[in-house]
Amino acid sequence: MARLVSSWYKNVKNMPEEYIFPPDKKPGKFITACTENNPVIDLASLDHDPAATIQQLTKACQEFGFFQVINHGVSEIIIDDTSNVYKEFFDLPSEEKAKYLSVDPKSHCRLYTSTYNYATEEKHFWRDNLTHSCYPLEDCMQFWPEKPIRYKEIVGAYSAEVRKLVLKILDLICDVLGVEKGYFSEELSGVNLLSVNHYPPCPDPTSALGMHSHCDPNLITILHQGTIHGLQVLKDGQWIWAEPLPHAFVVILGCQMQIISNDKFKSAEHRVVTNSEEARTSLGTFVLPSPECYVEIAKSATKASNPQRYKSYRYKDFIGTYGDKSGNHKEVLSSYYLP
Ligand SMILES: O=C(O)CCC(=O)C(=O)O
Ligand SMILES: [Fe+2]
Repeated sequence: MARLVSSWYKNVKNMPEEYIFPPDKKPGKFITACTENNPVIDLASLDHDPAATIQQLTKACQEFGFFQVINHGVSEIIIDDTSNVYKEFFDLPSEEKAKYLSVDPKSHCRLYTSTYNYATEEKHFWRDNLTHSCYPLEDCMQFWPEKPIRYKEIVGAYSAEVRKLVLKILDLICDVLGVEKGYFSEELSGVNLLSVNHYPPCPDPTSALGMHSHCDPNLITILHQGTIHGLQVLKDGQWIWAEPLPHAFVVILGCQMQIISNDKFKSAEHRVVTNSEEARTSLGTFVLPSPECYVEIAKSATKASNPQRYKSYRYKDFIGTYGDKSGNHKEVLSSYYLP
């Protein structure tokens, strides 16, 4: 099993060759990205100007494929406590973290470095990841790490609050899409995974990547990224920063949202760059359909001038295709296009 970057990075001064990406993939000077205004949705404004908020959200879903939310109702104390628990987790001695090492995507709690394909991939990503289910809590908490000792209490509280936010955001998207509220709240969002990425300081951020350019295969991702730059989104052919806003959540539309909306919305293509100063830890809640869930385009998203573009499928088949095509989202989406 490959060793976690968080366990050895302090002992290296120069970039190991296996982390140096070729010129066409490495961030190089684009490490600085562009500071284009990010769409920021103030959920408090829903009370006094819902129409304007829905309009902002519509533009964000159509043009950016992501947005940030503020005044979202998740307690800042719980967010800070959770971030601290994960800092402590990745600082635990290697022997403690070794208990959770696994590259089996079926394992209930898996800690790994780079990707599940570490053994066969040409280059590695400068990240460690811990993933486990976070909904329903009573079914999954037994599989969570035992250390730090506050883990279950804090991460449990965080997961419960984020699930409420997930449902709130999905219901707002229902308004944008013209479907009834609750459309996404059962099987289409039946699985929630907490996926925590930890990117230790990196000796050469221009050569390395925390994560390659990708679209999330799921429905939506609700990400807390803290205060350190790292996440970039491709907008009109340019990398822009998802600006770290204190205590905000970044909401990334996944491939399922693009398909269900019949391409009205776009799924944001994004990547993560590293920095040499500080470790960055992002808390991602991946919201995805249950494996057997049948995914189809919302009726409200089709009309005579814009007929149904994709075939319907079971989510588990989509994920199989995503894996077979190594996450190349353009190829994956086009394999579901109707002729
Ligand atoms: O760490 C981040 O900011 C984003 C991570 C991400 O894109 C992912 O886990 O799919
Ligand atoms: Fe992602």
